Amino acid sequence: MGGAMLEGWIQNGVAGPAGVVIDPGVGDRMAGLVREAGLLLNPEVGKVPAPRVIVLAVKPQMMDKVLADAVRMAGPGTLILSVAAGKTVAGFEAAFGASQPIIRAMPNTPAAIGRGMTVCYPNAAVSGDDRALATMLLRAVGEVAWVEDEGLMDAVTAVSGSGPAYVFHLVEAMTRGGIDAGLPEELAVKLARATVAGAGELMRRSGEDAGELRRNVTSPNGTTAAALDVLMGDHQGDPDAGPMAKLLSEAIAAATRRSRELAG
Ligand SMILES: NC(=O)C1=CN([C@@H]2O[C@H](COP(=O)(O)OP(=O)(O)OC[C@H]3O[C@@H](n4cnc5c(N)ncnc54)[C@H](OP(=O)(O)O)[C@@H]3O)[C@@H](O)[C@H]2O)C=CC1
Ligand SMILES: O=C(O)[C@@H]1CCC=N1
Repeated sequence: MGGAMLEGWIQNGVAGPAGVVIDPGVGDRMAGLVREAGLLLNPEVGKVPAPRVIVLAVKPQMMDKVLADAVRMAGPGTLILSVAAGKTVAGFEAAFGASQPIIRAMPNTPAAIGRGMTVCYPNAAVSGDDRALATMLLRAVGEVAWVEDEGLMDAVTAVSGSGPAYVFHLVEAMTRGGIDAGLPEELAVKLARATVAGAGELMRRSGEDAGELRRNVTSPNGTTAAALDVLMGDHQGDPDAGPMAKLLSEAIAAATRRSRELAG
């Protein structure tokens, strides 16, 4: 995820020569992008002057290992911006102290192309300037929303953080369905990808309600209605109640529970 955001920042010129990237296992492609943008890659932690912001983007299970270095690197005014699923502000305050400005954020991978969705929760030490800085960084890679209740972050993670995976799985499932209905695999993949991408773009550009867009496709007693009878059961008038909605609700509940567990 850190790589996706960094790519977005490099493309937008937000990450400049004052930036430092720490990733001991950095791949060749990312190392090339980082060097091209003039950022410093893997310097000795003790030699880095206290930065204005530290973005923590390691796996939740790795967080405790990197926190000692981050604490050493941070100055009193350094904003800590974590994107780790589950990791709570209280956990970061235990490491940095409660006077450190800390934002728990949840982005998603479309940030790599400037189309991310990030939700932020600030601790009490976050100033207006810190908020503006975080908003600037995250707006450079997509949309930003703020919540004042940290309890919402687990469900946020389950909907928009993990959400791109559900959409990619929809492509996989539609591909399988196309193959089962007799399409050659290559054509099934092409149709599923183009349909999901095109439908998403139509929804974004039109700004119309998803239900209205669905109804626009559904001719009375036609092919879409036959498919929606399977996905929505008898609930075409109640999109919350059909089999697909129930399955996704269960999936999102599972992801929400896992986010809570990852707090550690
Ligand atoms: N993937 C997603 O869609 C999203 C992920 N997140 C959060 O982002 C975080 C990263 O997840 P994800 O991107 O999936 O995982 P990745 O494993 O892809 O990214 C973690 C990165 O941290 C690097 N790393 C490992 N050890 C260190 C270290 N000691 N110092 C610095 N960097 C290190 C890893 O390198 P190496 O690969 O060599 O180990 C890797 O590049 C998680 O906390 C996750 O919850 C949040 C929103 C969405
Ligand atoms: O799967 C995960 O745990 C991370 C958080 C949200 C998306 N990926």
